[in-house]
Amino acid sequence: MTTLAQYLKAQKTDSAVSDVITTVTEVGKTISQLLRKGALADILGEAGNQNVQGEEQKKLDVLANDLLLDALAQNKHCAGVASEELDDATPANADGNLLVLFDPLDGSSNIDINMAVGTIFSILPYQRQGQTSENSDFLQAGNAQLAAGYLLYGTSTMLALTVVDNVVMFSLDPDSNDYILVKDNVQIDADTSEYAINSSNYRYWRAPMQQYIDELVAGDTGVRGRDFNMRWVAAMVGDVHRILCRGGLFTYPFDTKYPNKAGKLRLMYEANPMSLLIERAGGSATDATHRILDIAPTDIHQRVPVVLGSKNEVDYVKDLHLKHDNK
Ligand SMILES: O=P(O)(O)OC[C@H]1O[C@](O)(COP(=O)(O)O)[C@@H](O)[C@@H]1O
Ligand SMILES: [Mg+2]
Ligand SMILES: [Mg+2]
Repeated sequence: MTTLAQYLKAQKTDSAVSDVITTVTEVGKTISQLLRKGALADILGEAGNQNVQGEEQKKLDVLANDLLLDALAQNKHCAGVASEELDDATPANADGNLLVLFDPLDGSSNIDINMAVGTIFSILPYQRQGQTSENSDFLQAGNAQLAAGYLLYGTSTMLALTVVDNVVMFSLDPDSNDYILVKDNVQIDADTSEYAINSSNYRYWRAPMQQYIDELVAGDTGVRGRDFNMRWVAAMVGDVHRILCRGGLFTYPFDTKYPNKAGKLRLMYEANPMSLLIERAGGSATDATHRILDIAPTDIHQRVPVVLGSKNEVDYVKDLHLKHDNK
């Protein structure tokens, strides 16, 4: 049996990175306990305010954000945090050498119905040690991430993590309250027959995405010559977890539903950490045509279309888009 602490030590993980991962995952234990209490704790329902992106905040969005913020502010290695729920990045300890980014509660619409939610995090290097961190310090491409992961609060609480070059999974043992390694070297098959998309947005998608989904729905009567299955957790963390477990394709594509948003998901808090996990597990992650980890961010709250998962399927979507765009 290997605990998270033993794993990080055995991997010779940089001590600062290891310390920050420990802080985030300890907060994850608290969030997990609150979720287990559910309606018996005062965590359900609306917080009564909106975040910087104009989204209604749930009580648990705010609570999870504050727990992470408070814990990381006390971590000497953390020079600053950026969160989906904060207008601007918050400076922490100027002498720290790491920046931490997170989606404190992913899948907010699942909170009140007792369905899976999660916490997604990303760790970047901090280049200006000794000075107060600012938003611009966080504007680094995803390929600069030193570590990334998520906590999935499902029927059990799990942690997926990448610190070196592979992806590992831990299960939170309710008896010992330790994260125990349950899957080493997670790998995603290149081919899949399962996809995840919110089809209610069909009319807002670009033509190549509509064509792609039409082909999957046609199944063995269409050009793909085989049937596909569809799943949608409504929490990216749940859909990505399924893909790490059994392959698949997940997309929240570009749509014109809200013309000022290029898709729904956030590059820094959702797309980048998930893309690092997916790539390190042998999958691919694109915005339909370009690798997500190569995108140079211009805004900490930037949104990006996401197509990720089994490599051959992600490439298939990319080809459809390139063919359409080069017509
Ligand atoms: O409600 P929709 O349109 O199906 O969107 C679901 C998607 O939105 C998200 O919930 C966005 O994340 P937040 O809950 O952190 O805002 C994703 O996790 C999920 O994939
Ligand atoms: Mg989210
Ligand atoms: Mg969120």
